[in-house]
Amino acid sequence: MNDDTFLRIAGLSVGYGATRVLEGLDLTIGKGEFVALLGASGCGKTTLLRTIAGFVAPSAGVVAVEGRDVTHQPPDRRGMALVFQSYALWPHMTVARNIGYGLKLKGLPRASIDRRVAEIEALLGLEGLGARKPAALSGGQRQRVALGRALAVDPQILLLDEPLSNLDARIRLKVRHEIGALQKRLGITAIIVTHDREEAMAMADRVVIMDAGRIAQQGAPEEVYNRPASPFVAAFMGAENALTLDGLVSGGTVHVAAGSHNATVAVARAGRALASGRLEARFRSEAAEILPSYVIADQTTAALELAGNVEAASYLGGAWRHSVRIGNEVLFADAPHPFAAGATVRLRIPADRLFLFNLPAAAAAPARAPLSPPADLAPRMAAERVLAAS
Ligand SMILES: Nc1ncnc2c1ncn2[C@@H]1O[C@H](COP(=O)(O)OP(=O)(O)OP(=O)(O)O)[C@@H](O)[C@H]1O
Repeated sequence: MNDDTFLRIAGLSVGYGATRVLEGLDLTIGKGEFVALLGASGCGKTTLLRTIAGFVAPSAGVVAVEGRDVTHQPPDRRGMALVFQSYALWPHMTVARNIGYGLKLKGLPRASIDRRVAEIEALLGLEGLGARKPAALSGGQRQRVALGRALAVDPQILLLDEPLSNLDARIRLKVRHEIGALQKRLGITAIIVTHDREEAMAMADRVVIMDAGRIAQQGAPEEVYNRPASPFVAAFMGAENALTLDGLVSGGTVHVAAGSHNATVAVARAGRALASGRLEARFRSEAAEILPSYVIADQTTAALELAGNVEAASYLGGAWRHSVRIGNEVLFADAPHPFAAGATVRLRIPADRLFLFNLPAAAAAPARAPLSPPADLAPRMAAERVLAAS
């Protein structure tokens, strides 16, 4: 355990009956850190949060807070508070009684509860609403009451399970900034579960991307966004366009070979573990530029160029998104002006905005004529193929 570990999850395995959801998961969280668990529906993020909170018992592994093993402690002994997606407010209780509910359970005297409730109402901008019932509040206000009830008990760790998903888009943006600011102001350790990548990146110090019960990658928002470690993470972080290319790795450069629809280009390897052979290239729609086929592009920056035809365009607000057929693939690219359906175009993707990955061995079997590398690189490439296959 390193020194600044506050919450430690080690070797955590959780299942429901025969369904295995988490298998040997490890995660450490520092004091005051805000971590987002991000992943597609069913990947196990709620299960992880509920196991941390003590509502689900793991079949193996440890949950520890400040070195104290809480794995077998009931939820109310863990120093944590959970805010539910549904808010789970008591409909028959006023705002003030909802906020003070956890304190009452703890047996605090009435005067202390009233004082704390008033503090929380002021903290969350709920002054004047204490006598109302939840039904007489807006969605955003209800969400703040749920947050207030969690914070009232002064938890060491705040757990948030999709707390914004019942709010409409405009309120959602406002409340997510409020929660982010509040978390920083209070310095509380927090974990939020979300399937919304923008929400995760806007709120959290660290994003933990989950895939089928495993951690696919974790890091600062700009790290997982700009340096995805796998095709899955790249796609999840918005690089939905994928195509297969042949590449020759030479030192710090990946030489992408010319194909039936693309010209050759040199891409910086940028520390990625890549071997020569078939590559999956991924990029975001907004990374691509669309050029009419007759325009000569500025060649001062390296870019992958793909020849194709526009299939359709739709306005997203700010940009037009085009579907462009490149051979058998349809890729998406944005432009400030629409291109007509059928237009012959080139997509230009700057080399530094391409994410390259080696294809798994089975998928990497040559489907078309292999590359003809420069003579001096051929022996190295052959050696790498042997290594990759062994
Ligand atoms: N009580 C339960 N009994 C049986 N299976 C469950 C139970 N709760 C969750 N699961 C299953 O466990 C897996 C993980 O569910 P979990 O709710 O943790 O995923 P999630 O990533 O939070 O998904 P979502 O974003 O849809 O809430 C899913 O396949 C789900 O069907």
